Amino acid sequence: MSNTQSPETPGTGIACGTSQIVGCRFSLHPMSDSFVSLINEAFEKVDTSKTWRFTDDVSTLVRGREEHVFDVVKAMVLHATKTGVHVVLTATFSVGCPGDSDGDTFMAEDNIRLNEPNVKNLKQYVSSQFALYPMGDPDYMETIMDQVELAKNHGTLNKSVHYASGLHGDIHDVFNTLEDVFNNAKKSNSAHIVMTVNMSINSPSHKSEEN
Ligand SMILES: Cc1ncc(C[n+]2csc(CCO)c2C)c(N)n1
Repeated sequence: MSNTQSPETPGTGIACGTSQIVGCRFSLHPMSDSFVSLINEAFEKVDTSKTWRFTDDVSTLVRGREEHVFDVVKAMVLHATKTGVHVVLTATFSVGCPGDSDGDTFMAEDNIRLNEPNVKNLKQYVSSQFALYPMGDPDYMETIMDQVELAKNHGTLNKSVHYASGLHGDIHDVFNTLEDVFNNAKKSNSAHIVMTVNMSINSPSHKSEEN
């Protein structure tokens, strides 16, 4: 069943925002004394104009069409990591959050990604773990396992660990996988999908896997 028209989160009586606006709250943690300039310079290079954005001392929230949210987060990671600095990304993606209507006007943007042309040729090995939380779906385990199977088909699935599944490889392949599993999970009975991602880039632990 598609959830796009659902008037409430099933069984809760809580009204849902009807828009399919996607949000991502993320933090970049560069393991360098220059972390302030690395984060600020990444923001200068990334075009966030097709998203609603707010940055504070802990994290940044971007909201808008799914493709622009993923485009901004991937570009931020690539600009911060092309320096070779070890960077960790923590991110929570959400769609269908009840009452989530701030920034709805950004849903009228077209689907042309603003940052992809600037980052598509940048190569970067990443190792990550993601977890899906299909809220309010009694069959949530099935929904999760379907997405793990999808990740396997992308060729990016690494080992499964408690509470998460590992994805690794080229950053573009890993972000394509994350976007695909997030979109596919929306087709489940859950009206509100949450996905957490932890990503490690340029880690000294990766030396044997990057080539
Ligand atoms: C994506 C992202 N957004 C905000 C922060 C929080 N933060 C930590 S240092 C710094 C620059 C100086 O203000 C900022 C904004 C983060 N770590 N990553």
